[in-house]
Amino acid sequence: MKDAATSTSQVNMLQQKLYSARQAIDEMNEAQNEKLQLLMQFIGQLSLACKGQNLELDNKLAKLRHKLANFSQVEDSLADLNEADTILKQQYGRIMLQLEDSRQALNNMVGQIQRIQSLPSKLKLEINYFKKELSKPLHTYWDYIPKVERVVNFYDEILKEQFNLGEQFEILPRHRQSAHELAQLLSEIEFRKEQREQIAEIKKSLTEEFELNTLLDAYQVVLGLLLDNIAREKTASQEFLYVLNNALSNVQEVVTESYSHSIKSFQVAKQLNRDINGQVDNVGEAVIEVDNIDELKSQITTHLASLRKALGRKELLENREQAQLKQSVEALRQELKELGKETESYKERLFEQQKLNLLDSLTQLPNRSALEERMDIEYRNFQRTNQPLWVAVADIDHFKTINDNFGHSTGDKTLQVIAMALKNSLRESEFVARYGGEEFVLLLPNIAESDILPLLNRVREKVKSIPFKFKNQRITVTVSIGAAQIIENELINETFDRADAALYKAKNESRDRVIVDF
Ligand SMILES: Nc1nc2c(ncn2[C@@H]2O[C@H](COP(=O)(O)OP(=O)(O)OP(=O)(O)O)[C@@H](O)[C@H]2O)c(=O)[nH]1
Repeated sequence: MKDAATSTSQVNMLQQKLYSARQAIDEMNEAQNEKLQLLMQFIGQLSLACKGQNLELDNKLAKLRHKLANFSQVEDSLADLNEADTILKQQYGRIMLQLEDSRQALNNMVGQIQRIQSLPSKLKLEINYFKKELSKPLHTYWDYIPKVERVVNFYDEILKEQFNLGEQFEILPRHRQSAHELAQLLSEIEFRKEQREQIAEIKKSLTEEFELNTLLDAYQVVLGLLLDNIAREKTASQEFLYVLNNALSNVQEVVTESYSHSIKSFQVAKQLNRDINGQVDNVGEAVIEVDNIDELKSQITTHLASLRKALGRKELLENREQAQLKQSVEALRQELKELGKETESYKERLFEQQKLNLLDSLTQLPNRSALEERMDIEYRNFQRTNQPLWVAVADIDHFKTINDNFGHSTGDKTLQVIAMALKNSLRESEFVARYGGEEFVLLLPNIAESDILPLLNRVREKVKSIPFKFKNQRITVTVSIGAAQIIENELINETFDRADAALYKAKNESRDRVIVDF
């Protein structure tokens, strides 16, 4: 009796221990699952953040996510995680190289801007400061884009500045007054017969709308004609010399006016103004001090000759300035045009890249990103029309042995041939993508429940009938397929998971078969 009581208590104790051990195992499993879930979430977010940057990385992460769902512990995924880590590091290195190239290109552009001579000093300072900043390495594209914007702004400011410079040669009320006075003077002076037609033309040009150049030219021509007259001793009167003195003051005023605005040739213009002022003063003094008319004539002739020379130099300078202005505006336009062209080709490359980003480079089938886009479209269609929509996942059986026995490149060719066979066995409205590795996903809209199994079996048979011959050996390659139809209130990813689970069953049962999750 006592023995029986002892045994019962021992059994109770053992039961207690067993219960505690089970609880501990459950807790451990739960903790393990939480870790896996966390890792899956993390890989999911990482795939989204990196999507489209590197095809190999996209595929690796997709595969990893898929595999994690089937792993029972985190440790199983370590090898794949290491591979993804290596690709991520390589991608980082590539981005850094690209950024360094872009930084150098910006640096060159800034160097070109700095060579433009007429930069206002404020802009020069800003550009110097910017160039210093640009000497530091860039870490992300977000560092790069504002810098490009800044360079474009510099070009913009320079263009504005150049146009403003052009506007400084505007006709002011003062110039109109001078033109009026000169026209008046011309009426008072008696010119030689053969000069009169030219004088009439000048007078006419001074009463119409004119440019500053017209006024300066008029002064120059009139001075030339007068000088000629003095040389011929025809109109050498005291009165005439006073008039001439007035005319020269006007020239002085206009020349000073037009040059005080020019930033580029400020120094040269100052010197020129000094020359011209000096000449005018000399003529004034000559008129007042010299009594002997012959000596006066000869002095005026000399002074006017040097004045003419100064005016000639002024004209040369002006032409050179305008040519330089035109040249730098032209250079800037060219730069902007190049920038425009560059942007256009960048857009094209981006477009091509986007297209490439949606294609798997090995099989030329749509890749995982394209699949996600198409899944969204088909899902929306389904919500709108409620027409049947099937998701099927096909996986090549024992593909690893093909790689192991015949080499990786044979494996690649096999993938290409099977990809083509899958594509060719579908209709236009149906879709197949390479999901990653040796796995393909099919989206099949508008297929009745009774038709899906025969359809997928035809696909399976089609692959099986491909006459592969490796190293003179006839090989049959098969696929296993799992499929599911989207049901009401289900997300398409959930349908995908059911199809994937059906594939898992097909693999476990015998491979080379189709299982539909009805
Ligand atoms: N040649 C080649 N092999 C690849 C590519 N992507 C993945 N693989 C290989 O595909 C093989 C997949 O192996 P597993 O996932 O073990 O599957 P399996 O050998 O097909 O076996 P089951 O699916 O279980 O029938 C691995 O050996 C990968 O290296 C690829 O682009 N080219």
